[in-house]
Amino acid sequence: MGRYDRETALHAFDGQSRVIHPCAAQAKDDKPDFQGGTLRCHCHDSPVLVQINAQSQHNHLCGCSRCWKSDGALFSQIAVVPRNAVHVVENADKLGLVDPAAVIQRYACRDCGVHLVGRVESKSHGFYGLDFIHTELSADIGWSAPSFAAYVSSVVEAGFPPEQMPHLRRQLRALGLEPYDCLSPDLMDVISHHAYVRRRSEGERVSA
Ligand SMILES: N[C@@H](CCC(=O)N[C@@H](CSCO)C(=O)NCC(=O)O)C(=O)O
Repeated sequence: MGRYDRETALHAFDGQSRVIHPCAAQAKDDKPDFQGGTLRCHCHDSPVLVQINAQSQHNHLCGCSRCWKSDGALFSQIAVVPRNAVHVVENADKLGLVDPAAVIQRYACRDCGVHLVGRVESKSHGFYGLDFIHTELSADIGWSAPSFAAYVSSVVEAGFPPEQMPHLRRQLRALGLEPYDCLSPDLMDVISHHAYVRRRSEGERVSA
């Protein structure tokens, strides 16, 4: 996986998939019977290791400013797994909470800055029970491949030129990654249905 300077990549965007994400154009090697693997931060010495005992779900690229991105990439690559499938097995003491106010409680290695796990702690959120992970941190082969691109317009918040957005969206579609400016319709439906059930349970009279 190549490494490159993020600022240079932003300014020199030419639609190459490596700028979108280093893994975006790689072979899709999902294995139906894949049972998970180990995530490793970028530290050479004493890396944080996280064992994931499940296949990843809803793997996608994310353009938002909060998700961890590898150097030079416009997008992060992020997926969810059940929280009970996530076990920090080595150097847990190096993990720190990035933003205690965020819905997704992201834990990063204090030394290299890589995000290892993002946990949804709010029981009222549609994603409660799920942890966010970056499968690119694993050398294991068989994780589900990214299937869409989320928060695409958010890259403009990070300095991406708005006039290049049509080109960027074309490039994402060419990679088979439908671009959305929030999450995919399926995931937005999950969040919305959860909100409906919660509002009804709180006695609110809501109807479509
Ligand atoms: N424009 C904002 C968007 C931030 C945002 O809402 N990010 C999503 C990313 S989830 C993974 O795809 C989100 O749900 N965030 C919740 C949280 O971060 O706690 C920006 O770019 O910052």
